[in-house]
Amino acid sequence: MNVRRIFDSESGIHLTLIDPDEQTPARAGEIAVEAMSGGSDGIMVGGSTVSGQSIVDETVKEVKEKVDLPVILFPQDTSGLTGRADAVFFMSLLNSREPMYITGMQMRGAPIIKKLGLEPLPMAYLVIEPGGTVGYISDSRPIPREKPEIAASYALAGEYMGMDFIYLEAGSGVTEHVPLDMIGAVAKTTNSNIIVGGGIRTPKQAKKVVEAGADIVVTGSLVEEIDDVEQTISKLTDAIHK
Ligand SMILES: CC(C)=CCC/C(C)=C/CC/C(C)=C/CC/C(C)=C/COP(=O)(O)OP(=O)(O)O
Ligand SMILES: O=P(O)(O)OC[C@@H](O)CO
Ligand SMILES: [Mg+2]
Repeated sequence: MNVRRIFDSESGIHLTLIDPDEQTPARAGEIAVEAMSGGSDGIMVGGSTVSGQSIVDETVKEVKEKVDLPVILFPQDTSGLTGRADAVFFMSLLNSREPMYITGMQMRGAPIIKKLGLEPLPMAYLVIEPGGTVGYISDSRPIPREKPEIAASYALAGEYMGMDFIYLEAGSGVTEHVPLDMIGAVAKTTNSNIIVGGGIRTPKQAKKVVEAGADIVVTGSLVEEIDDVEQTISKLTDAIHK
């Protein structure tokens, strides 16, 4: 499976983020099945505070057994890696103050990723205000919401460094997603694929985020909070699929 090719050829993509710490691997498998029926294009697995490699491994195993969607790891460190997935967001958190999140984890993770045979998807990860748990944990300096030009400059820097994906992250579960004018400024500036996540919960929000210029929309918390995953994801993907 060549994950990058799928993303390059489509727009209005939806990814469902599963946090391995939030449910059992069996439930994660069920969520993946419903997300696929609801039209989600892929499953991301990761969390900013994952409690060990085995839970990641078991979660991905369960998901891969149940669905035929690309599974992309979203690792907080090397314990978020397992060869059972298809690909990994090989990310550098460009606005972190902690070198470990800019190049350190990448140095440690690269040989493991090679050995596991995972497809690396080079990504600039940018934390936008408020930034949530991930902003705190990664010691980021979240980009001010009213400064779209700073996000655009970081995105272009990421593109020039060879990153095919730019992830604008407001933080998991926040009340306000990344501002639309910031997404627009980034879209105007970079040719890389733009991923937007954090605080997106309604079809209307997802649609506006895509109209503003996002190529890929991520929702995570949503599936942790509801029972009718299929119906909820289905409304969301209907709103963004072209
Ligand atoms: C390349 C390798 C091996 C690692 C990259 C390491 C980096 C740069 C990590 C960035 C910072 C970080 C802690 C990312 C974790 C992934 C993430 C943001 C998950 C979001 O998880 P949620 O589960 O939605 O959030 P909560 O933890 O708040 O529930
Ligand atoms: O949990 P939500 O708010 O959907 O955020 C998803 C993702 O951007 C978090 O890394
Ligand atoms: Mg979580």
